[in-house]
Amino acid sequence: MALFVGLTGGIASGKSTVARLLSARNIPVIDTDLISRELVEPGQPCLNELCQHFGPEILNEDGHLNRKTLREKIFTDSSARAVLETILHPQIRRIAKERAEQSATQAPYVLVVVPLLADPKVQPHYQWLDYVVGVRATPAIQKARLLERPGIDPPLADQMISAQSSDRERDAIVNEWIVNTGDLTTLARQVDQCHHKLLMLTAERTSSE
Ligand SMILES: CC(C)(COP(=O)(O)OP(=O)(O)OC[C@H]1O[C@@H](n2cnc3c(N)ncnc32)[C@H](O)[C@@H]1O)[C@@H](O)C(=O)NCCC(=O)NCCS
Ligand SMILES: Nc1ncnc2c1ncn2[C@@H]1O[C@H](COP(=O)(O)OP(=O)(O)OP(=O)(O)O)[C@@H](O)[C@H]1O
Repeated sequence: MALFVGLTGGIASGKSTVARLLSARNIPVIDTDLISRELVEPGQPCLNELCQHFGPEILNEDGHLNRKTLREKIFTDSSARAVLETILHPQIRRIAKERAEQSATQAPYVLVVVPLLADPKVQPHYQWLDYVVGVRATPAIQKARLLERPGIDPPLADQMISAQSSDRERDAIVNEWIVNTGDLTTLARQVDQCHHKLLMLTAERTSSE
């Protein structure tokens, strides 16, 4: 049986980059942020529910979610964030588990990207993960990366970083850290080391079964 490996870390720490590097090594990647995007496609029940709570101003004229408008609402108001999470998170975790189980027959391990895993409301739902890898940068690097994205100014970037758990809080659930404060070559080297360790853990698990 494949291992289920969680990948977590702060906003713009480098989770998607790590996931891409592992995907290139044929590791199946289930990304809860991508699932959340599927759930808010036009016509999806979650998008209707979000509209009922936040009003039609969260939609563009073509009926797609206006991510910038919703982003500003949820990162400046923790009660709005709680409403969003109540609507999306049960569906996200159901689909993530289903897809992880489907992929488990085809690979030594399955990577499940869960940005908010260290949140005490989120963690209990992911007890099925066998191992957790964290990616971390520094808040200054995260902020610089966020400011490169359209529609994010310095106060919003600070609010996005502080809306999440800190790396100190993540320490309690992370088995192994990837420190993404260098260049992409340094990151790729660490990801390779981590990949080999995960292959060894899978082999140990298989031989004890
Ligand atoms: C509010 C939304 C529409 C803003 O869209 P945007 O394009 O700016 O963000 P994107 O989806 O690319 O997410 C980027 C990052 O934001 C952070 N983030 C997302 N949701 C949250 C949240 N509820 N609380 C804190 N941080 C969050 C995560 O670090 C995530 O990796 C979007 O973030 C969203 O749908 N969030 C809810 C889904 C969610 O909770 N994802 C995390 C699953 S563990
Ligand atoms: N070591 C690095 N050197 C230079 N740029 C990097 C490095 N790591 C990541 N980046 C860049 O920083 C940005 C954020 O990285 P990435 O999208 O992987 O983070 P993330 O944690 O998935 O973000 P989010 O929380 O928003 O989903 C991207 O533009 C990525 O190309």
